Amino acid sequence: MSVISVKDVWKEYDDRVVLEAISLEIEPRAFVALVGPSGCGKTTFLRMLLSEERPDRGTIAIDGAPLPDEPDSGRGVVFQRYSVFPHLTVLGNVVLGLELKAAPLLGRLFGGARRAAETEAREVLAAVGLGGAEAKYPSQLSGGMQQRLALAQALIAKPKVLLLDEPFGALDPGIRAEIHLLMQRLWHERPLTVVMVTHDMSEAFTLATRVIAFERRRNEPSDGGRYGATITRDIEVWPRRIAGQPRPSRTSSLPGRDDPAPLTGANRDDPAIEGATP
Ligand SMILES: Nc1ncnc2c1ncn2[C@@H]1O[C@H](COP(=O)(O)OP(=O)(O)OP(=O)(O)O)[C@@H](O)[C@H]1O
Repeated sequence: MSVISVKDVWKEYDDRVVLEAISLEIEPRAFVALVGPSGCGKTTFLRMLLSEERPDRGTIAIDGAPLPDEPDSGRGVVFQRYSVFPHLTVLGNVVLGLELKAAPLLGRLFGGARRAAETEAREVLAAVGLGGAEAKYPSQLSGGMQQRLALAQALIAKPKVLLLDEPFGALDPGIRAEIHLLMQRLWHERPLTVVMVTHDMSEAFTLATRVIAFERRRNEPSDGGRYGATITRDIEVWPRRIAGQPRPSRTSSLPGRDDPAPLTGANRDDPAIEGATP
């Protein structure tokens, strides 16, 4: 059964169709990259998966059940910036996630429960490469370290689905490559299904099992916002990546460098994704 099942979803803002007829099944442990031109509705789609927005039409289900009305711990999220709390230490930022889950009203844990939360938080911080930085404040961290902290914040709640909105978009290329390796490891080691929005085709094909392109089929000023973006390509990355089975690292799996990606579903009749071939 799909973890995420999207059926004929439409979204409008101010009588302008942003997304139309989006249907998508995401299998357990997939790593899906969403790509497409700026403003085509990728973040809006991700926010619907998070329950921060609702579709105007259509349905979204998680594990066969309708999406909860509010964001919950089953779905973690990392944005490009500003998701960490500047007044809390690194450890405090991660423990807070457990505190809010266990004590939503007070947002505080005490005694043994607090110590257990700190132990768990230290483990997650070590897993994202922030062991030793627990007492620092976010302003003392580099951009890459802040995004590692944002990942730790999301992972501490043990989400089944991890939603990433351009999480590495603001990082320098070297730091980005390092965090890509971390992201691959986290995906292999933890029971995560990942949906990541990115502008970067190379990032999409480096990390994902499947690359999905959103695009408006028509985009004329005279259309008056009657046409939204929809899924125009759905590419299974080849050679296939399987969660839990890392293969020897390679620099990239861009089509053209490896065997061509087999076409599936929506893209069967479409030409290859523009810009995907180096
Ligand atoms: N809350 C909102 N109210 C009104 N319009 C919105 C709202 N959120 C998004 N939009 C509009 O919906 C369209 C899609 O925005 P969205 O941020 O989802 O696109 P995107 O593909 O993620 O863009 P980018 O790649 O530039 O981040 C844009 O025209 C945006 O202005």
